[in-house]
Amino acid sequence: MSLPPLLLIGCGKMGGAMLAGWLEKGLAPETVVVEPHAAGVAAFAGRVRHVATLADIPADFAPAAVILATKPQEAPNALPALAHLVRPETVFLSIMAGKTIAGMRKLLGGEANVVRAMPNTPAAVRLGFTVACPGPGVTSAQRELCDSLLTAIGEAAWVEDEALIDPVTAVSGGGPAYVFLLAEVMEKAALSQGLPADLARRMARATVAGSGALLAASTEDASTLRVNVTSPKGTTERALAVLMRPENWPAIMEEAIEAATARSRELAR
Ligand SMILES: NC(=O)C1=CN([C@@H]2O[C@H](COP(=O)(O)OP(=O)(O)OC[C@H]3O[C@@H](n4cnc5c(N)ncnc54)[C@H](OP(=O)(O)O)[C@@H]3O)[C@@H](O)[C@H]2O)C=CC1
Ligand SMILES: O=C(O)[C@@H]1CCC=N1
Repeated sequence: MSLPPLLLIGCGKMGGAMLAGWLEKGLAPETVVVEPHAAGVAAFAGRVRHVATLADIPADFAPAAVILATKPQEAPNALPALAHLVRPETVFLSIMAGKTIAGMRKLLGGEANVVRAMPNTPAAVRLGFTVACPGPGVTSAQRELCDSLLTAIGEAAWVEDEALIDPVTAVSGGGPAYVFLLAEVMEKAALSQGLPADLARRMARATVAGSGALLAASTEDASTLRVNVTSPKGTTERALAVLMRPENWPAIMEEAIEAATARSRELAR
């Protein structure tokens, strides 16, 4: 597969992870990356064109897709500066949390074809999960192009109801952070039980990574994999009796996801 020239706005943690995946698939070298920090694009030197500001985008550049990967708070500054790129042949693929298709079309100044998507950082190892929603006017070819871009960094799913992107943001967008937090707190608990620091760190990392790999490789439900660890009257049963108390993990995860969904809705403004 080879990908057409793109315009990537923002090459930070998420933009950089996506760009690495696209380059692996064979990205047109005419691709332009707008990123104020040279360090963010250093790894891609010579493989894409780098400019520091939106004003430096070559005037005659007509990318097939513009990827909006700045922070949501930057949208009111950045999008109006991209209005000259709005044309039926160009699709705008946004990964900005909270920013709605209608809001982005307004900032872009009209009839922009916008896809709103929410990836996650496992994209850095091509194991991302993205959910995307097409806006008005997006053609099937543009949807296919966006799908190629998103499947280059992992799995992709599409929804027609844009409102679903807010809970998606809370679950799979931010989800890797919750899993990394699990590794952090397991490491801390291991230290509390007297395990040496280097062993505690290795155990926590390997246990989270190994469990993720097993989940990915297995056709079993997560609950079955959990039960497989839980010997009757054994040690795991004791731990899960604490974690699975309704007011513990089940309630805490509900509350956390609800808070993140609400924040995604707030960011629309
Ligand atoms: N990180 C994640 O896990 C995920 C993030 N997202 C979304 O992706 C977007 C980017 O997040 P993330 O990569 O974490 O953020 P980063 O801050 O790492 O990356 C954004 C980059 O864009 C730069 N930038 C700021 N203004 C402009 C501009 N006008 N033109 C071009 N570049 C600009 C930023 O510079 P400076 O720092 O100086 O502002 C920064 O280097 C956000 O909207 C976020 O909601 C979506 C899914 C997951
Ligand atoms: O925290 C955030 O707002 C972004 C969106 C999902 C992951 N990171």
